[in-house]
Amino acid sequence: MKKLEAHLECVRCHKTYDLSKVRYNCDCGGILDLVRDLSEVDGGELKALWDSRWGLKRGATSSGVWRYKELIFDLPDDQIVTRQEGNTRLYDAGKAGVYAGLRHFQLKHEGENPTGSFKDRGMTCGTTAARFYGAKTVACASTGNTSASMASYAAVSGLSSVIFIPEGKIAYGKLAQALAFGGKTLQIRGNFDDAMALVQQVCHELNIYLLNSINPFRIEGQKAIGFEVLQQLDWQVPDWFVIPGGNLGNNTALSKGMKELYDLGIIDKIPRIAVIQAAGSAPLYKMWKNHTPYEAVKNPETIATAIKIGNPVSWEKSLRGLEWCNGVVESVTEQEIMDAKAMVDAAGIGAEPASCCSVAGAKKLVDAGVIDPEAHVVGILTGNVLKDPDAVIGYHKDELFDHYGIRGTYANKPQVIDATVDAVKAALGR
Ligand SMILES: Cc1ncc(COP(=O)(O)O)c(C=O)c1O
Ligand SMILES: N[C@@H](CCOP(=O)(O)O)C(=O)O
Repeated sequence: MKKLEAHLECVRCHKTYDLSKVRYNCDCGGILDLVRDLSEVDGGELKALWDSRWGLKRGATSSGVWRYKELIFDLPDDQIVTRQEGNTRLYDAGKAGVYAGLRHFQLKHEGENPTGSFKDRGMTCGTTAARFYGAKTVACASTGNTSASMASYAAVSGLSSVIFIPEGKIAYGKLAQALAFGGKTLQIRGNFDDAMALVQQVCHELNIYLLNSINPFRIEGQKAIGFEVLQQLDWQVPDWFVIPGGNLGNNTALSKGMKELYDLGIIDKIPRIAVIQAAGSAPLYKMWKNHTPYEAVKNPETIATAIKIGNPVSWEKSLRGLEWCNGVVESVTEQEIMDAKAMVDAAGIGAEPASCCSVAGAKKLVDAGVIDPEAHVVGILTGNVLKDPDAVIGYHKDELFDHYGIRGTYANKPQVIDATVDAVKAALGR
C-alpha cells in the first residue's frame, strides 16, 4: 500500500501546514486536523490489509490502534511507542440494555486499555509523535485519565512528563497512577480549564510537547475506537454511537474516523453519534440545544470528575463532527449518571462515572423518542470501574446526597455483622 502523506489543516480557515514543525494551532487561532488525500486510495485494499492483521500476536500492528496505521500515523514499526493498546471487548449490555430500553445495545469497554481508559489510544500516537519531533519532555492538563496514560507512555518511551491537575479534584485511582508512573505532578489551585490554559502557555514557553487532545495526533489515535468496533462487527455499521463528552476530543475522533471510512467506501453510511455531557458541565449541550454561540461554563460541576470541564478545547471540531453524522447532544443529571453506572456495574461490566453517561444518555434519548428501541446502539465506556472507588462506595453506602444530591437508588449496601453463623443466616434471610 502506498504511504498516505498527511498535513495539518485548520478547522476554521483551512490553512494548511506541513508536519515539519510542531503545531497545535493555526495562525488564526483555530485548531488543527491531520488530513490526508483519500481520493486515490482503494478502501477495499485497506480493509483487507487491516483484516489480515486481526489477531496478530506480536509487533506494532497487533495493537488495536496501529492495526489501522495507514489512517493513524504511517511510520515504520520500530518508531512506534506502543503498549499493545486497544483490542478492547465489545459487550452485550445485559441489564444496562434493559435499563436503557434498547434491544440491541453493546458497550465498547475502553477501560480495558493498559492504563484503564481510552486515552491510551490517543497517547500511543501522541508519544510516538513526541519522539518523531525529538521531544524530551511531554506535558498535559488532566482530570486524571490523560495524566495516568501520559505518565505511563512517557515512562515506556524514556520521556519525562509534567502533569497539571486541579488540586483535590481528580479521582484517587488516577492520581495514584500518575505518581506511580513517575509523572512530575503539579496540583493547580484552580479547575481543569485553568490547568489547560496554563499548560498551553508553559509548553509554548518551555518548548515542551503538549499531549492533550488539542494535539492532532491524539485525535488520530482515538479514531481507532470506531475502526475497531466496526471491525468487530464485520464492518456492519451500527445506527448510533453514544459517547460521553468532556474536552470533546473523543467524539471528534469518532466522527472524523467514520467520515474517513465513508469517504473511502469502506462503510456505506455514517452512524449517528450522540454526545452526552454532565448537566453541570455542558457547554456543548447548551450551545446545541439553544442554538446559541459557544460560551464556556465558568464553574463546571459533576461527580463524574473526568468530564468536569467547562471550556473544552475541541468544541469546534465536535460541532463539525455532529454535522457529518447528523448527531445530537444530550445532558444527564448526577442521579442519572450514577443510576446508569449502578446498572453497568451490576451487569458485571463496570465503568467509572463519566463512562456511564453513555448509558444514561442512551436511556434519555430512547425515552425522548430520538433513539428507536430497536436501533443497534454502541455505547462507549471510557474508563475502568476501579478508577474512582470513592464514587462507587459513596453510592452504595448512600452517602452522596449531601454533596451531590445523589441517592443510592440501586445501592448494594455493605453490612457489618458478628462473626457467627447465626448472624450470617440472618443477613442472608435464611
Ligand atoms: C473517563 C472519561 N470519559 C470521558 C471523557 C471525555 O472525553 P473527551 O474529553 O474526549 O470528551 C474523559 C476525559 O475527558 C474521561 O476521562
Ligand atoms: N478527561 C481528560 C481531560 C483532558 O482531556 P484530553 O483528551 O484533552 O487530554 C483527562 O483525563 O484528563
